[in-house]
This record gives sequence, C-alpha cells and structure tokens, in this order.
Amino acid sequence: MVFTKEEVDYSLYLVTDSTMLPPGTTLCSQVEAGLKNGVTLVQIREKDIETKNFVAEALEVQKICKKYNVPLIINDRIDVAMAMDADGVHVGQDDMPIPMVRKLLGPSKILGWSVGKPSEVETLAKWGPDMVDYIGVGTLFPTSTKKNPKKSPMGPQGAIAILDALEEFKATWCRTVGIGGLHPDNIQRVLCQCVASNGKRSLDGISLVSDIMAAPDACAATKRLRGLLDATRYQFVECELNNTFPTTTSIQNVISQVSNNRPLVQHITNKVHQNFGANVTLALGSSPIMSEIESEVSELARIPNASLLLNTGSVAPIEMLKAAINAYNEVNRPITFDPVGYSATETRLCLNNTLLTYGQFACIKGNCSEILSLAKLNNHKMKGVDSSSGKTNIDTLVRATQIVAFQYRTVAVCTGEFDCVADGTFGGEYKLSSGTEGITAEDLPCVIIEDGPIPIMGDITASGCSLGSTIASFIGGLDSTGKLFDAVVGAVLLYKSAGKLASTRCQGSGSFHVELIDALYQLFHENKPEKWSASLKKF
Ligand SMILES: Cc1nc(C(=O)O)sc1CCOP(=O)(O)O
Ligand SMILES: C=C1C=NC(C(F)(F)F)=NC1=N
Ligand SMILES: [Mg+2]
Repeated sequence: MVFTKEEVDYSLYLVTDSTMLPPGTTLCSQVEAGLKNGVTLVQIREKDIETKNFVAEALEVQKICKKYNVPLIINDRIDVAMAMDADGVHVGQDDMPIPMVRKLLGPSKILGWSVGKPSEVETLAKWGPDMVDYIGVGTLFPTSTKKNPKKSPMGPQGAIAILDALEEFKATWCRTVGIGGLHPDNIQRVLCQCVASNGKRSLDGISLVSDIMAAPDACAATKRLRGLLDATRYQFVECELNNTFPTTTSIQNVISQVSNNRPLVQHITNKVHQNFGANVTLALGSSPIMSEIESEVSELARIPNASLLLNTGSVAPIEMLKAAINAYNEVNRPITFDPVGYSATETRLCLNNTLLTYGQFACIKGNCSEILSLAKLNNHKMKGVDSSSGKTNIDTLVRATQIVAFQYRTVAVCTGEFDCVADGTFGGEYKLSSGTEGITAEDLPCVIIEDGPIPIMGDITASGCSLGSTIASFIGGLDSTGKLFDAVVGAVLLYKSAGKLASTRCQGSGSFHVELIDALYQLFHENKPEKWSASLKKF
C-alpha cells in the first residue's frame, strides 16, 4: 500500500538498532511491542550489517508494519528501499544528495533528511515541496546510540532555531521530529519548549532508538512515551500555571501560604551571597539550607515545600548542578535559575547554556544584560539602546523578558530600575505540530514593577542574588492552588518596596544591608501588599 504524505503520523517514530537488544528479545519482538503500544512510524537503521541480513530483517519488519498499517522507512539504503517497495527513505547530510534520492524514489515515497542547522533548512526550502518531506531535528541531547557523533547536542533552543528557519524560509510542507537522547524525563519539556518564535509550529513528533529498542519491557516503555505525547499538559511545578494577572489579594494569599508552609529553600549559589541570602530567607519565614552535596539533593527535593535557588555564580561542579536540576524536576519542585554573568565570559555562557538545556525552571531571573543576552537582543547596536546613557528602553526590556519566558516556558524576571515579569508557562499546555497556535512572546502576560531609582541597592553585595532567595521562598511556599505568576510578582514587588523603605532609613551601605533585612521582615509579617510603595502595572 502507498501512504499519502498527509496521513503520516510522525508523533512516535521508532528507529531500530539490533545492537542493543536485551536478552530474550529480537528486533521484531521490540518493533511489534512498539507498534502494539503507539509507535506510529518505523525506520529500520542498521549500521555495519551485511546487505543480505539487512534485507532479510527489513522484509520481516515490513511484514509487521503492514499488520499495523504503519509506514516503514529505510535508513540510508535507497537500493533496498526500492527493491522491497518500502514506504520511504531517510538519509543524512553525508549520504546521497536529496535530489538524486528523490529521482530514484519517485514522488510518492516519503523522504526524510537529518538536519542540525538552519542553513540546511534554507537548502531544503530552496529545493521546494517535492523533495524533503520531513526532517530529523537533532542531536537534541547527548546520546551513545549514534556512533562517531558529528554534532554536539543542540538542546531545545537549537531545535527552536531550526523551527524558526522552517518558518523563515516558508518550508510549510516540511514535517519535523526531534531526535537524540529523548527519554520520559525530557520529552514533555521538548514538546513544550520547541515552538517556532511565531508560535505557528512545534515538533510533529519525537523519534528515538534506545528508549524502546534497549527496553527489557518495550511494551511498558512505549506506553509511557505514548502517554507523555498524548497528555498535552506538562506539570513541572506543583502549583497553578494559569496566567491571570496578580492582585494585592492574590499576593496576600501567597504570603499567607509561605508563612504557613515555611518552605525549605536550598541555595546553590556564590560564596558572597550565601550568608545574606540565608538571612533574607529567614526574614521571609522560610528555612534556608546552603548545600552543594550531590548525594543529598534528592532527599532535600523531597522535603515538603522544597525549593531550589540555582545561582550560577556558584563554584559547585557542573555534575552536581545537573543532579540538583534532575532531582527537583523529578518531583515537580520549583527551581529558580539565576544565570549570573550569563554571557560575560565564554565559560559562563557555556555553563549557563548547558544548564538551561538540562531542565525546566519555574523562574529565570536576571539583570538587564543577562536577560537581553538570553533573548539574543544584546547587540548594542540595536535600536532602543541609548548609547550615551547605556540604558535600554523599557519596551526592549519587556520584549526581552517575554522572549525568555516564551522560549524557556518559564516566568522570566528582568531586574533594573524597572522590574519586568512575564509568564511564558501557557498553563503548562503543549500541542504537537500547531505550536501555540500563533500566540507569540509579545502576547504573554507581563507586568512592570517600579518604585523609582534605589541607587544604594547597587552598593551592597548580593542584592540581586537575594531577590532570587525571595522568589525561591515565595514559589516554594505555595500550596497546590497557589499561582506561580502571583508568587514571582509578589516576591519582586515586596523586594523592591523593602529596598525603597530601607534606603530611606539607612545611614550608608552598611546599615542598608541591615535595614533591608528588617524591611523584608516587617513587610512580610505585616502582609499588607496594598500598602507597599512599589507600583505594579500591566504592560
Ligand atoms: C539515529 C540518530 N540520529 C541522530 C541525529 O542527531 O541525527 S541521534 C540518533 C540516535 C538517537 O538514539 P537515542 O534515541 O537512543 O538517543
Ligand atoms: C540520523 C537520523 C536522524 N533523524 C532520524 C529521524 F528521526 F528519523 F528523522 N533518523 C535518522 N536516522
Ligand atoms: Mg546516515
């Protein structure tokens, strides 16, 4: 039978590999287990195998696919695909050129291409709709399945760049599957985050090898993957994710919840911030722990109302930081991420980008330059940066905050004289193929918090880092009915009001430190947001 291209379901695309079969399983038993439990497309991919054996295996797999009415794609071997009338072929960048493959295959067969960078998208767009039907977008995460890997992992941000290129070059016909290191712990994050910046497309599916082929129970493994694909909602923090605007009442409720729940706030942060951050956390009725011990991070994450502040000024080894992200994501406890000095040095850029690829953050907080860099708006020639004052206008800062919120599916905070807070969580909803249905970064709820300049805030250590402590305390203290956006906005509003209050009471930077703790303590325990000096306005 020939499958028309429109009817191909790319959602769960199994690529075979008979070198990783667990004892007691065969290539066909694993493929059949997959097909029985929701695999929608199969590709036979066997490196270093004699053609005779490859053909024999491919024919057997083809029989099973026909039974389940699922198309079979052959990797690399166009001759075998034609000889057995397979449904299509997948080739990589170093295989036979696409136009030549298409000439051999004819127009109705499915033709897939491995794509790792936007320039390859430009090429396929130029070839037009009769050439490439779908692309494998990868390598998303580290994988040991593909030998001699030529591509370093691109993460969800890399996939977004590919999706943006498909939209930019108008390759609307081309379908996409993510591939490389995909497993239950990262699939929903990929499906959530991998959306073109114009909101018009997301991945059409995911493609994997080892999660099924190496699974002792391939039925269970496939069922789990199918469930994650069909869920359409990504729960990455145990609280409400809808984007209604905060009010003084909802902020008051947040503070009551923090007071009642006394969250444990684990700080992985720089040495200078540790002491002050701990005192800020205590002033906010929360309990700090400054631990960088990898072996205890899972236990800490499981303590009720645990909340992690990850400030990459920390010198903890990257493996420990990754373990912490995993531990908190695993139990849906919130992580507040502070990418200190985001792109100041190559080292920090690489560290921060690695961590941003590694997990889901409830909140990403940075100063203007960090957020502008994260949003890739930091080229200082761009309009809106008045070079004399070096200040960036508020519209640009709001746009940058919304872009970070959109791309990382998080509540993003940009601090400065004005603080911006944007909610990119979309209530945790995600969709295959249709992205956010055209909703883009600038449509995101965003608030601006201001209280006039507080110059002395810049004269003490850890004033920015300690906003992180405040946010982590507020998010950590939420009940399951609490709202993430309210908690983050409430924290920023309280912190700015306390800073202003302390600046009127202090004699200099030394007493400002003390006055700031007192003001946080006082405003928190009073819990009357309607009296705070900072103003909150919708953008
Ligand atoms: C076949 C393949 N192609 C990739 C690419 O990046 O193009 S990564 C890959 C192997 C993916 O295996 P697993 O699901 O076990 O990580
Ligand atoms: C190298 C590959 C990259 N991507 C894909 C797929 F996901 F199927 F598109 N298959 C491959 N063999
Ligand atoms: Mg190849």
